[in-house]
Amino acid sequence: MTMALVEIKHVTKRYTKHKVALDDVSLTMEEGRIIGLLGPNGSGKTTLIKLLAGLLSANGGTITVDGNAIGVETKKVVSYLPDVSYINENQKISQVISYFADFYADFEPDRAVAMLENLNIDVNLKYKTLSKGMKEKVQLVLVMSRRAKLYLLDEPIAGVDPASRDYILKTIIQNYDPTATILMSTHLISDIEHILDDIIFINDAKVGLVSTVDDIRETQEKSVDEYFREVYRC
Ligand SMILES: Nc1ncnc2c1ncn2[C@@H]1O[C@H](COP(=O)(O)OP(=O)(O)OP(=O)(O)O)[C@@H](O)[C@H]1O
Repeated sequence: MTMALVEIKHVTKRYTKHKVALDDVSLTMEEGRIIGLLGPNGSGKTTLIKLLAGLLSANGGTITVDGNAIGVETKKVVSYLPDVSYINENQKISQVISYFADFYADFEPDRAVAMLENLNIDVNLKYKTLSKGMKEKVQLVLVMSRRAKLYLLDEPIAGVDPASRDYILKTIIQNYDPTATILMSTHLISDIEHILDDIIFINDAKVGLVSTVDDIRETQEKSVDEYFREVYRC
């Protein structure tokens, strides 16, 4: 039986008096799902991810991950890829790996090294000498090398060249624990939809649609990408 890993109930997030980024959002995410978080620019995707990562607090409502309110316990089981880099540029990749191993009890350095090898990235390179796309790959590998229950990936492959996107996604999927859940925000729906189980669509701070990818394909007789281009023009 699948279990709810994430429960979001009536969450509102305001940045200012007049700027509501999430408006009375309620969602449930189950274990073992790969979920696409879709929506136009400014709809609230990053805000939702940051609330789950514990970087922002909600103005109202409740969020639990694995039965705990967001805090120290949830941070132990959540692995977060932000939309901006946070890595010390002067370190070699191998040093960044050691840093992660010291910092996170659930980080598996061997898994990171194997994935990077698979992606033809030499761990002896200095991080600052990598191209933008290579840096994205390294960050994604690091985040996915934790044994987390929930992975939060904010635009994970936006800078990766189209030919490598599928390869990196497959590398990640093959290496992660299938009982964990991945929530990833993306505008690259057509590149990612084949690995997704579910989609959550946010529009103008509200949940517009929650569905399995199969349901969209069956009921609409279209790909998720075609459906969203048509209905929401994003
Ligand atoms: N620090 C902030 N202060 C004020 N408003 C903010 C702040 N961060 C985000 N917002 C606003 O909140 C809304 C939601 O932003 P958010 O970054 O969550 O959107 P998004 O769906 O991730 O967008 P994108 O697809 O462009 O990354 C936007 O209107 C944005 O301008």
